[in-house]
Amino acid sequence: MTKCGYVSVVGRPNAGKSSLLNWLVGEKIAMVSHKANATRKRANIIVMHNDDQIVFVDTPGLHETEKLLNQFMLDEALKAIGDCDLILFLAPVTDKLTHYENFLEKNKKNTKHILLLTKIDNVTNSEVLEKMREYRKYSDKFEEIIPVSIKKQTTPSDILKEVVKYLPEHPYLFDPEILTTEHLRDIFKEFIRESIFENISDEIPYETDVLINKVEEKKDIDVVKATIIVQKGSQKGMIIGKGATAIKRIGKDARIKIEKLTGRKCFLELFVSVKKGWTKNKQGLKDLGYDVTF
Ligand SMILES: Nc1nc2c(ncn2[C@@H]2O[C@H](COP(=O)(O)OP(=O)(O)OP(=O)(O)O)[C@@H](O)[C@H]2O)c(=O)[nH]1
Repeated sequence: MTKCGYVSVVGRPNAGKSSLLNWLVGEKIAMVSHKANATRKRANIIVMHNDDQIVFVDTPGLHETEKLLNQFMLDEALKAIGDCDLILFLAPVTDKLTHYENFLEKNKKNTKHILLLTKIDNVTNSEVLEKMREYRKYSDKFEEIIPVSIKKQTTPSDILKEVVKYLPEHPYLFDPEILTTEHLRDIFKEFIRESIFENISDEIPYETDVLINKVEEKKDIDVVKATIIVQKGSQKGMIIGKGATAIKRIGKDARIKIEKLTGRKCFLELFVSVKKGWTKNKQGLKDLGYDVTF
């Protein structure tokens, strides 16, 4: 009998969740960004390990803040914790134990979890060992503690083989040929958001979102039209840039990512639109496709 189950990847913003998922999948699907809160919506990412199937649920960083959007993120993360078979809790090796302790408090259903000490390439081996010693006082809480680096020392199968140990025997939940259940549109949207994060500094990227207006598959090219939504007129100017240089760069970077994924040529047309206060407004979130249930 095969093993198959849901695994949530949780941790504070910037803990390395998206990077880990990309590394485990071996293809660029989840979004990676250098800035916090880049991962907003839940995405299922399916990874086969030998004959077993792991369905990873990408969750936003576990943290509290006042903005409605951030409240939404937290709810999503907690929802994911509720329904899964296993949690991978990512704790950057240089972090204090407080994030993990908060997580233990929130994990009311006591879902089994593996503690991954991430980014161990940033510190010495003895620092890793010291941190593992600190976590030992919670050894009755976690199934395992595994030091990990996506840059060196560990390989994806080191992690995957531990993960499947804790999954139930179950037929596949997804056709193994499909890499992600997210629609292509959602992936395009994430690519554009990622390019905004990569090209625009300051706080602006946090206050923007992307709406895919149209995806048209023509004979030898995909035509994608999308709108970047900002909160203020001044932000619109920043996104467009002097002589439209910024928006051109964003468009080019996103187009390259899309073409790499689909293996087809893409014509990407970007628009910018101002929508005041969308992060604070439930209808605004719904209009952008967030499934707001609270
Ligand atoms: N040195 C090192 N850096 C890493 C490692 N894993 C991730 N990073 C870096 O950590 C930063 C944050 O990684 P992300 O994967 O975006 O983090 P995240 O937890 O998904 O962040 P949010 O989406 O904001 O919740 C990026 O700059 C990564 O390159 C690692 O193993 N070693």
